[in-house]
Amino acid sequence: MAVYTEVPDDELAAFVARYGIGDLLAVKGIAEGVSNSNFLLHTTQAFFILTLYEERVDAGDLPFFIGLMEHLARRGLICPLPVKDRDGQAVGQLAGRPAAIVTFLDGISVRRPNVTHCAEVGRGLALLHQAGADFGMERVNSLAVPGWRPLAEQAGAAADTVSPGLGRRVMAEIEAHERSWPQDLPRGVIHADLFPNNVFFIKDRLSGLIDFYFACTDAFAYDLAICLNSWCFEADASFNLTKGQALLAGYESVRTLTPAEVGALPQLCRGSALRFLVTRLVDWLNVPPGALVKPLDPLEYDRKLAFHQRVTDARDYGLKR
Ligand SMILES: Nc1ncnc2c1ncn2[C@@H]1O[C@H](COP(=O)(O)OP(=O)(O)OP(=O)(O)O)[C@@H](O)[C@H]1O
Ligand SMILES: N[C@@H](CCO)C(=O)O
Repeated sequence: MAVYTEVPDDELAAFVARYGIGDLLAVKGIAEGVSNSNFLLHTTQAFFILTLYEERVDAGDLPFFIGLMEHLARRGLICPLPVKDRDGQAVGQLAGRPAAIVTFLDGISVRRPNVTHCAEVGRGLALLHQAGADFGMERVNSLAVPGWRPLAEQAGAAADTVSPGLGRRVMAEIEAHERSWPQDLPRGVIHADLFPNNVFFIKDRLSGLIDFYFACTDAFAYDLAICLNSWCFEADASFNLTKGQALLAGYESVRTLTPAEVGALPQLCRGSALRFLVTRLVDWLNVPPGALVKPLDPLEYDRKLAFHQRVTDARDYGLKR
């Protein structure tokens, strides 16, 4: 589920009335997602998404996220556009939480991406990197290398209840990256969570990107590594080279990787697998009692990490040079 906060009907009606988006006809809680509470609003004008930002999202970051979606939409990227209320504000308060209404995007996300989807998302990611180039704001990536050790420490000895030796494996990996993480790669706005559930398609063509709530300023190639992890592995944890080739070629059809980025790709893939391993591990070990949310499997990323540890060359991901 992802409806953590229930909204009383009268509060919702008063909130929606501030936005001049017509009268509310229907509202439905959205089950997908794990971070925020999302509702589908149907008004006399159109469909919209109402998001109540839960504890995970720092309210201080909302101007970055909202400003970024507005900027990317202005640059022609298809992403949710925040709606302004009658005072010109995109973020208000509802049921005690910061809340915003954004436009509804057509399309559906795919559970099992095919090669065409991978090519499309590679291209879409590069377009996002280009479109973000002149966005004036910056946000530090709180889940970059310095953020991994505190998460691993939070998991502590309990990591080994998930898989024997996991705590030691994670710590060794963190130490390796702390010593040698590549610096000075081309950077800018990255999505940082462009998993298949955050990309919409209509008939195999990418139709929109959502969920910008991990977006930050970091290396472009790190974002690409996140996509290789989340789009190009099969259910049995084998890497699908054809999908990797398609994703990388799709990316490079818009933006060519520099030699430094190509050289760093294996380590960036390892690091991004570790990032999702540690965040999933902490969530797995801390499911709030009675919560209806199903934690994501940390070991999926332990298996992906094991693959990356054997890789030495970006060609192993399908790069053709
Ligand atoms: N602008 C939009 N247009 C159409 N559907 C949307 C839109 N935004 C969100 N959704 C729907 O709501 C679901 C949850 O949204 P989202 O992924 O942003 O939630 P979240 O809790 O922040 O997710 P995550 O688990 O990835 O952190 C999506 O899977 C999608 O079905
Ligand atoms: N994409 C993340 C969830 C948070 O968006 C994961 O799969 O671990």
